[in-house]
Amino acid sequence: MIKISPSILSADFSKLGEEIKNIDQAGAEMVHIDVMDGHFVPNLTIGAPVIAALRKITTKIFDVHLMVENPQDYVVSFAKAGTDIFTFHIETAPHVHRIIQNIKENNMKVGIALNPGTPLTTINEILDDIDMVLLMTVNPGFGGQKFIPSVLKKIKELKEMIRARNLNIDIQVDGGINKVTAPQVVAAGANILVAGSAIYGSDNIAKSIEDLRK
Ligand SMILES: O=C(CO)[C@H](O)[C@H](O)COP(=O)(O)O
Repeated sequence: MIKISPSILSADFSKLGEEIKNIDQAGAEMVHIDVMDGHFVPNLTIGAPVIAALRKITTKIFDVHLMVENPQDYVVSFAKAGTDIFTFHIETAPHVHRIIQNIKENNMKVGIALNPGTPLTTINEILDDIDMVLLMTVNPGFGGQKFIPSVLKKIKELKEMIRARNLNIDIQVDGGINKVTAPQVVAAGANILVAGSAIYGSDNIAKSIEDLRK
């Protein structure tokens, strides 16, 4: 089954609570929360206090994507704030196995994100220990960018790695996902679609979510 995780990066931040209720009622399975530190990516967004406030609004899965240096420093505070899936970038984590253990000890699911230029070999040794791989289909930092088609081959290769090892791991994609690119990433093997502009830029949020799911 395809799951939709709307990225609130494209929501109207002046009414964030309302924007989250909208995607909740429209049938999204998750809420994708982009955390940026101005170092790993050239943009700043939100942190644990905002996530804790939003946690009161919905029971949907909080799918939190940390585009930050030193992600290990945020495990405990993000768990307390109500994070369900803690996704960090492999490019930021020399002690990746230690962070994975720490995330699990704090009762969150583990996601690992890869930039478009980062090869799958970087996660070969820890694939058995994680719940989700996030393949970025744009360079992280901003919403509204153009989908990078060369990632389709990487999605297929990851799907094959997972199948060959008989693992149960979600493949999430993020960046430039819309009605045109969604069928391509799903055909390649992705099962969780993150979308910001395609959902929040639409006049009919429920329809845009269903269009992506189809
Ligand atoms: O992680 C992100 C950017 O780093 C965003 O989630 C992503 O770009 C979604 O926005 P859009 O669907 O508009 O491309």
